[in-house]
Amino acid sequence: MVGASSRFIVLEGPDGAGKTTYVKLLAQKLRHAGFKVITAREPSDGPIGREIRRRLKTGDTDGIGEMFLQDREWHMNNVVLPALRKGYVVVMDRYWPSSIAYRRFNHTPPEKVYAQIRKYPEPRIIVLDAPVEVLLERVGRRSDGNFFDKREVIETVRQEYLMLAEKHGFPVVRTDRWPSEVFRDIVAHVEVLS
Ligand SMILES: Nc1ncnc2c1ncn2[C@@H]1O[C@H](COP(=O)(O)OP(=O)(O)O)[C@@H](O)[C@H]1O
Ligand SMILES: Cc1cn([C@H]2C[C@H](O)[C@@H](COP(=O)(O)OP(=O)(O)O)O2)c(=O)[nH]c1=O
Repeated sequence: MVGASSRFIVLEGPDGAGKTTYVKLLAQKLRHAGFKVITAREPSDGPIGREIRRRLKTGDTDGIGEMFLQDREWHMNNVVLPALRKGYVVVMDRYWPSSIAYRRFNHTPPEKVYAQIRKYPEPRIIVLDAPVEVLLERVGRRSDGNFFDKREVIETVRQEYLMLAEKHGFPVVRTDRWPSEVFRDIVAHVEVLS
């Protein structure tokens, strides 16, 4: 990797962990603190990311592993790196740990994932976590679920995230608590706010 960037912040975790919720709150807090901020997500809102989202809805996942990598390339070069260069803080929903945690289901070769991210700055990655029953209850409330929103996937992926956190030293924040407590703990891991 080309060095760490404290202005590049990633929230990770299984579906239903709270990434979307806390990406928004964190971006708000950073803006109030005077930073220029963009929020971003993977799969991205670019052409490949939109196609991935469409396929995740229909369950047509053949060849999707390569598409996650192509989308990451597009998104980093067209959205994330230009924003970091202009001095923005980037708060992102998912990054390479998603490729690894879901690898049994998305068919993305881990060696390709690691080879690709070496080119990019290393973000602050925070893993959000909750018990499987809580995650299932939360995704079950959604009308816009996807192909991976099922017990077998969520159980496996949650364990993968906990192993990744252990291996790489990512902080893990439990989200089956009051949102204000969860948010305080997330903020404590964001260097630019300390
Ligand atoms: N601390 C919390 N307590 C209770 N519900 C929460 C908490 N954090 C998030 N939620 C709820 O859980 C659901 C899933 O959160 P979301 O941010 O969409 O997760 P993700 O983006 O990780 O799939 C949402 O309905 C959200 O309002
Ligand atoms: C970024 C990425 C996501 N995924 C999976 C994880 C999620 O289940 C899915 C993306 O959907 P998700 O983040 O849940 O999007 P939304 O909340 O908008 O529905 O793609 C991978 O398998 N590999 C990856 O590299």
